[in-house]
Amino acid sequence: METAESLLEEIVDLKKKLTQKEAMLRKHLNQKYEETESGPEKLTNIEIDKYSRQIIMPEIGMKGQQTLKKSSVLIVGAGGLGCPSALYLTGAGIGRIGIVDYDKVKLNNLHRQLLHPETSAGQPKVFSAVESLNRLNSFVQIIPYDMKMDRSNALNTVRKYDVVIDATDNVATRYLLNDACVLTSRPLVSGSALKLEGQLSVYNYSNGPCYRCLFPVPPPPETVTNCGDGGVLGAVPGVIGVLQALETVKILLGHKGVLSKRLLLFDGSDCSFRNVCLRDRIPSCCVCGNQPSVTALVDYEHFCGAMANDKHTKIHLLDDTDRIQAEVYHGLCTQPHILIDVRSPLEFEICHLPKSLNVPLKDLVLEQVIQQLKESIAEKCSSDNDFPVFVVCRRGNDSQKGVLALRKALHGLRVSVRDIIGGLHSWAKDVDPSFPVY
Ligand SMILES: Nc1ncnc2c1ncn2[C@@H]1O[C@H](COP(=O)(O)OP(=O)(O)OP(=O)(O)O)[C@@H](O)[C@H]1O
Repeated sequence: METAESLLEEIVDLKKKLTQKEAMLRKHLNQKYEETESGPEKLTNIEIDKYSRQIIMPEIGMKGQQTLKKSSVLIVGAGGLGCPSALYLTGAGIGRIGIVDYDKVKLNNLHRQLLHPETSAGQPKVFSAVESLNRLNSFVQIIPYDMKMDRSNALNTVRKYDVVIDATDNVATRYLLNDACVLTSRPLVSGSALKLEGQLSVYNYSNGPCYRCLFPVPPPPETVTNCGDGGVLGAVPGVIGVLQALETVKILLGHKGVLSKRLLLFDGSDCSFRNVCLRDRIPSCCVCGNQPSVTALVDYEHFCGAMANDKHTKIHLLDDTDRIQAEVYHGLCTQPHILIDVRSPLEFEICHLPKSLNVPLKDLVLEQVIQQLKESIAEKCSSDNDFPVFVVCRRGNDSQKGVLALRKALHGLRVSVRDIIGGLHSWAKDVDPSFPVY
């Protein structure tokens, strides 16, 4: 009888053989391609067959397909928007596609970042993307850039491509890519998606505005939300990412009707699309205007105050003495205390620590809530010592804000308010590995 181990070995062996066959097929295709190739944009018979359903469209034709083959696109971000963009641009036969990302594939990316299979979890996103895209179309050259796009590398990278797609999730990179595109005269196809809504526009194209013409000043950090905090339904960035690919193809082919000077708003809740007219390029714009003051890339994280908003960045509002490690809380949690979880009720429903009270951060200013808390403290407090109140959140940022709000609200009471460093993530890492992480 076959054991599970021998079956597994067989699967590994089959996989190896498949990979070898795939490599042989790829070589064969490329040989054919080289044999029939006589100019950089000349299409082989295989390519003609492959792209025939778009070649027969009058809007594309042989000439258009050859133009796509000669073209290059840089996709910054291999996440929710970058994956669908890359899929359709690779399918369309763009000659060269660069993909920039510095992150690794996480399990909670997989519901929407469909270039990455489960087996890629933990791998750099760009390599996982290249592997999937190579499988899709061996005629397209996919170039990975496993790096964070910043002021030191943006200009040199952007210069190598005809069009840039912003598929990232933070304001600092939006300004960086905008300025890099203006300084190198590249169109920027910019998208965003959150929850059930998405947006799309093309900047710096055909005398249209750049991102800075519309948003000269970055939004306050606390008003910006990303998918990790606000959530997103996978198909929504799918819609926007595919439209980014469509706009890119239209730009490369010089079509009319490119989404410049307009902003597309998509609302997945009622499946509505709205086009909003945007202002023209502003002659006084500091980067694309007639007398620009920004002539080189700057420090965008500083400019946007974005560090505090970056989901990977830990904020430091409290001294370490005002905070405790998850393990220390574990040792203390059998003693009388109150633990306040300041996340939203929806997040609280995903997971929470035993006996924690859910009071969302924004509610810590409500008189009724504070009154109830004071009553609970009075009920539980039986000694003269300061009564311990602990605050927890997902990663240990909001809990610090919670501590500050509570100290103000409970001023005059004998309480000691501290938070758990690293929040529930640290609890899962240091105390209970079976605790869910999201
Ligand atoms: N400056 C940058 N350089 C390179 N890649 C970037 C940069 N800024 C953001 N990205 C990448 O853009 C992608 C955006 O993807 P997405 O909006 O789906 O979010 P995510 O970070 O993958 O997931 P989540 O927000 O749910 O944790 C991410 O893979 C991120 O690493």
